[in-house]
Amino acid sequence: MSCDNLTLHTDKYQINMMYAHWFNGSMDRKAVFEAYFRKLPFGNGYAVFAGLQRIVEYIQHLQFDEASIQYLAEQEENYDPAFLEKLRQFRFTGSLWSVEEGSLVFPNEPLIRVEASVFEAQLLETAILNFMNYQTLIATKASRIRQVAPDDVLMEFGTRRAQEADAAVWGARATYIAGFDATSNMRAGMMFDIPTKGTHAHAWVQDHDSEEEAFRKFSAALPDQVTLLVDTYDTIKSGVPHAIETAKWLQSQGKRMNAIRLDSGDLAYLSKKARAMLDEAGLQEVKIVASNDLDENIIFNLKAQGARIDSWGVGTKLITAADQPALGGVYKLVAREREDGFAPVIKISGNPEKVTTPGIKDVYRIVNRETNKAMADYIALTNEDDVQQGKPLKLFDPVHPYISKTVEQYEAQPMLRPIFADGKQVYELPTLDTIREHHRKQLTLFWPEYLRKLNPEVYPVDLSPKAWDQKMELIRKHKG
Ligand SMILES: Nc1ncnc2c1ncn2[C@@H]1O[C@H](COP(=O)(O)OP(=O)(O)OP(=O)(O)O)[C@@H](O)[C@H]1O
Ligand SMILES: O=P(O)(O)OC[C@H]1O[C@H](OP(=O)(O)OP(=O)(O)O)[C@H](O)[C@@H]1O
Ligand SMILES: O=C(O)c1cccnc1
Repeated sequence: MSCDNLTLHTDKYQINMMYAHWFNGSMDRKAVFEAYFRKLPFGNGYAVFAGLQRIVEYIQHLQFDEASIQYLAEQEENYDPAFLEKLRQFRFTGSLWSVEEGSLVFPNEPLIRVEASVFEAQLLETAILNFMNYQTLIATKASRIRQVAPDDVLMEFGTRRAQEADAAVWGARATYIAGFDATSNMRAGMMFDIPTKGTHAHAWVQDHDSEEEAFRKFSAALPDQVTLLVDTYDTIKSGVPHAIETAKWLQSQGKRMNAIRLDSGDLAYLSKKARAMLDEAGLQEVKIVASNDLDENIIFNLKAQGARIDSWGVGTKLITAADQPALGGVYKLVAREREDGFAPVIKISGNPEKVTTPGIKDVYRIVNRETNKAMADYIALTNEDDVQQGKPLKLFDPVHPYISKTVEQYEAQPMLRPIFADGKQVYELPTLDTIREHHRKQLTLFWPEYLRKLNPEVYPVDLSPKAWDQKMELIRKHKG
C-alpha cells in the first residue's frame, strides 16, 4: 500500500507519548526542543545545513487522515477513541526557528528550535531529524568534493545506488546547494529546477555492431551536446580514436562534440593520454569527463597526479556518504512550561559531550568588523540582550572554560530565523539558486584554516556566561 501522507512518518514512541500526555491532561503544555548534532562528519571542519524545505512542506501537510486514524486504532488497543478524535483535529499551531539552508554550521549549536504544545512538538522529532540529518550529511559531502575541484564541472550521478527514491532526489538537491552543477536525475531536475546532464552507458556501445557505428548514431541523434563513453573495449586503442573520428564527422556537419567520458582504468594516465590525442587532432575544445567510484580523496589524488579531467560524475560515494553514512543529529527538550513561564531542563550523561545545554537559546555568528571573518558562534539564552546590543562579549570554550577572550568590534549575525509563528508560515522559502549562492557566500566568511579538508582547525562554538551558569546550576541540582 502506498502512503504519501507523511504524518505517520514518526516513531511509535512519539504517538505513545502523545497518548500519555492526552491521557494525563498535559497535552497542551508548551515545550521547547532544539535539534543539533554533536560531531562533524568526515573529519570536516564544518557542515552544510540542508533539509529545511522538506521540513516546511512536511509541517504544512501534517494531518492524520482517515486511513492513519484507522491504522492507529488497529495497532494499539490502548488508544482511546477520544484520543483518535483529537488526532483528527491535529494541526501544527506552534513556532519553529531554523538556520537557513546552505549555512555553515557546527556541533552543539541549535539548528532548529521548536516551541509548541508538547503534543505537537513530540510528533515532529523523528521526521525533522530524518530530513535534517540526511540532507545536511550529503550537502557536507558535496561541499568537500567542491573544495577539491573548485573550477570543474561536478555532476551528481548517484540515483542507482542511493538508499531509495527520496534519498536520490533530496540528496541531489543537497549536492546542488553545496556547489554541484547538475544531476543526472530527471525527477530531481523537474522537482527542484536543478540543471540536468547525461552521457550514455556501455549498453549503447554493446548494442551496436561496432563502436564507430554506436558513436556515429548517438552523435547524429544528439549532435549539440554529445559526450561519448570511450572505455567499452579499449580506451586508448579504440575508444578515443573512434571518438576523434566522430568529432571530425560532427565538425563536417557544423557541430561540435562536447566531451569523452572515462569510466575505468587509471584515470590520471588515461586522461593525460586522451588529452594529448584530442589536442593532436585539433580538438582542444573537447572536454574530458571522468567517473568510477570517485570521491573527494580520489579526485584530490588525481589532480595531484596531473590528471587532465574537466568534469567529474560522482555517484555512489556521494549519495550514500559512503565513508560516514549517518549524521547523528538529535532533538532535545530544553525547556518546559510551568505556572510561572518556561523552566530550563537538562539531560545528564556520564559522557560530558552528551549533557544537554538547558534553556531556550539563540545562536549568533560573531563576525570581526575589521576582517569580515567569523570568529566564533555564540549561543545565548533568548532573553539575553548583550549580544544584540553589541556589548563586549566574553567568548570562552565550554569544554575548557579557562580559555577565554573578550571581543568588542563585532557584528552578531542571528542564525535562527523564524519559520513558523503560531502555526503560520512566516518565512518565504528561497529559490534553490539563492540557497546555493548563500552557501557560496558563507564559505567566504571563514578563514581557510577552518575549511580545509584534512585536520581543519576547530571553529569555536561558545556559550554565554548566563547559559553556562544555568547549565552548571542544573548539573549541581541533579547531581547534588
Ligand atoms: N590514477 C589513479 N589514482 C588513484 N585512484 C584512481 C586512479 N585511477 C582510477 N582510480 C580509482 O581507483 C578505483 C579503481 O576501481 P576498480 O578497481 O574497480 O578499477 P576499474 O578500472 O574501474 O575496473 P573495472 O573495469 O572493473 O571498472 C576507482 O575508485 C577509481 O576512481
Ligand atoms: O561510480 P559512481 O560514482 O557510482 O558513478 C556512477 C556510475 O554509474 C555508472 O556505472 P554502472 O552502474 O553502469 O556500473 P559500473 O559501476 O560497473 O560502471 C557510471 O558508469 C558510473 O561509473
Ligand atoms: O550520464 C551519465 O554518464 C551517468 C548517469 C548516471 C550514472 N552514471 C552515468
